[in-house]
Amino acid sequence: MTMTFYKYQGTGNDFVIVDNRLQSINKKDTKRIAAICDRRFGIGADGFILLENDDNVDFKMVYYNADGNESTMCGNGGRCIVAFAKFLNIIENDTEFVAIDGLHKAKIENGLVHLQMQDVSLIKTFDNHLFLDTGSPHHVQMVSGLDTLNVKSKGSKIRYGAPYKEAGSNVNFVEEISTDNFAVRTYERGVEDETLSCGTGVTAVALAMHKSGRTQENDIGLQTQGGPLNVTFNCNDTGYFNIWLIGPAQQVFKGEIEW
Ligand SMILES: N[C@H](CCC[C@H](N)C(=O)O)C(=O)O
Repeated sequence: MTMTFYKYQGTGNDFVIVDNRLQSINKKDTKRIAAICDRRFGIGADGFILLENDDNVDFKMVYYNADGNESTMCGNGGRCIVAFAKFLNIIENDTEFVAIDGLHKAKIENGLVHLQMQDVSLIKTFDNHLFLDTGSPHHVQMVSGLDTLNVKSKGSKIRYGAPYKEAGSNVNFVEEISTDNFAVRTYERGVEDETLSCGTGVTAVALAMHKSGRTQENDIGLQTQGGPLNVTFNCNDTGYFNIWLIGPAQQVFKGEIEW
């Protein structure tokens, strides 16, 4: 079967996206999904995303990591699927869709995609890191010398080590630029490498910086290898809410491949 796909990237986090409203894709074929994401033998991507119909909202997002396994929420992928839904004329500039972690509002404004993330009530603080789930699990750790850090080596040790082990966590290394601006490099679970940015990751970093008192701001700039992202939020004594991940999402090319 010939499958039409669209290659998208959001600040360098890249995805193969397929319109699966006719349910033509065999979602159990994880080997095939991994092969499509392979950077040498396939199209190459950090993740594989299906857009599907939903009875209650504009569409459903199904996300797979590059290892072929269905995974938890992808923030950059969420921004890209909103751009894809507009390209398909499923939506105008405002939408509500469903993903594995629930409902998400989104809007396209001034060429940027604004994606609302789930509320976060629990942020665990440890001696040298914080842990929180922003739709995907994230370990957040301050470092110095971020530019020269071996993210893959250091990140995989944390991702596979205790307490995360096989289930794992994504790992974000952070350096403060100013009180409302942070540089972030992320090791992504399921890609098992550094990605150029991670949407749920920079969201976790913004909230962790506020929780740990490194910022009092609620509109945070995150500088990633793939470009700038913004996270805005409100908070009260029950936690963080009205959380928005804001950044660009581009279609790079369209193609066909035998599925
Ligand atoms: N690798 C992540 C999912 C994708 C997250 C990332 N691509 C994002 O933009 O949030 C995990 O398995 O938890």
